[in-house]
Amino acid sequence: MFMTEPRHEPTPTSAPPQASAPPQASAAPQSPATPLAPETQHVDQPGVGNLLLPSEGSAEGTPLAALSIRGLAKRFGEKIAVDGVSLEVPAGSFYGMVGPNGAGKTTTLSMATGLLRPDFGTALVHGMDVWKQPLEAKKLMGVLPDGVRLFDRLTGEQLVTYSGLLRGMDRDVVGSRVSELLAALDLEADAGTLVVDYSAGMTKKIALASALIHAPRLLVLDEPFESVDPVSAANIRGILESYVSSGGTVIVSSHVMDLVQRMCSHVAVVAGGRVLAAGSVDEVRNGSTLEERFVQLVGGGHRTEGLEWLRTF
Ligand SMILES: Nc1ncnc2c1ncn2[C@@H]1O[C@H](COP(=O)(O)OP(=O)(O)OP(=O)(O)O)[C@@H](O)[C@H]1O
Repeated sequence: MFMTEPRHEPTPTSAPPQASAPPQASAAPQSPATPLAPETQHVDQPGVGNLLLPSEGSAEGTPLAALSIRGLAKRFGEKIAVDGVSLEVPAGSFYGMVGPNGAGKTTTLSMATGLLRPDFGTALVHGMDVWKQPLEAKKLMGVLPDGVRLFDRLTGEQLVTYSGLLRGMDRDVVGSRVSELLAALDLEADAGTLVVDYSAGMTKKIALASALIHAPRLLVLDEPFESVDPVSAANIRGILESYVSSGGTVIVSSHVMDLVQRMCSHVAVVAGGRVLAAGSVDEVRNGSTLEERFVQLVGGGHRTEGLEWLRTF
C-alpha cells in the first residue's frame, strides 16, 4: 500500500560490498571497508535453535522461523549500509531490532520485506522467498515501512479499505475490519480526513491499520511508536501483544530500549550494518538492562567535552 520504495535508491546492485565475493552469512562478517564491530556476541535460544547463525538451518530456512534472513547486504555508492545480516525470527516471537542511528535497521527490514532489492542474501517468510516468490511471501506479511509515502490523497478510511481490497478481500469483511481498526487506533473521528492532513502520529497509525487489515502471519514494523502519543502507543502494544499471543509474529525496530525490554521476547542489536548480538531479551541483556547492554555493545557513551559555547550563561 505504498507508492514508492523507501528513501533508498531503487536498486543499485552493480557494485557488491566486496570486490567479487558476497559477504559470508555469519554473526560478524568481515569487510575491509567497514570497521570491525566493537564486540560480537552470539546467543543460542533453547528450543528454537541457533538464532543467529544460518548454517544450521535448511536451505528453506529454519522450520520454526517466521522470517529467515541470510547474509543480506546492501551498499549505496561507497557506503555499506548492511554488511551480511543473518537472523532467524522464531514464529510466535515479538522480536525487537535495535541499533544506533544509521545502523542499517531500515535498510535490512526494507530488503527483508521486498521494498529494496538486496545486493546479496535472501529473506524467507515462513519459507517463501521474498524476492523469488514475492506474491506468496507478501500475502503472509503486513509491513509498516519508515519514510515511505502513502496514497495520502485518500481519507484514512479509504486508505485502509483500499489496502484490504487490493489484497483481494471481501468488501463486507474489509468494511467491518476497517471500522474496528479505526476504533482501536482512535482514528474514528478522523476517518474522513485526507491522510495528507494527518499528523505524523496519525499517519503512523493509519499505515499500521493498512498493514493489519489482512491479518498477516508476520508483521514487520519500522519504528511503529515514533510520534505516537502514549495512549495510542499503549493501544498499539495491546493489539500487538494479543496478535502475538494468538500465534502471530511481530518484528519492530525501535530506539526505546525500555519498551523493547518490556514488550519483546527476542532482540537483535545491530550496528554498522552487522548483528552484534541476537537471542532472547534476557539472554542478550545478560543481567543488565537492555540499555546498558546496548551501550556496552555499541560503544560510544556520553561525550561531554566540547560545546563550551553552549555553557556560557
Ligand atoms: N538511499 C540511500 N542512499 C545513500 N545512503 C543511504 C541510503 N539509505 C540509507 N543510507 C545509509 O545507510 C545507512 C543505514 O541507514 P538506515 O536507514 O538503514 O539506518 P537505521 O538503522 O534505520 O537508522 P535510524 O535509526 O536513524 O532510522 C546510513 O548510513 C544511511 O545514511
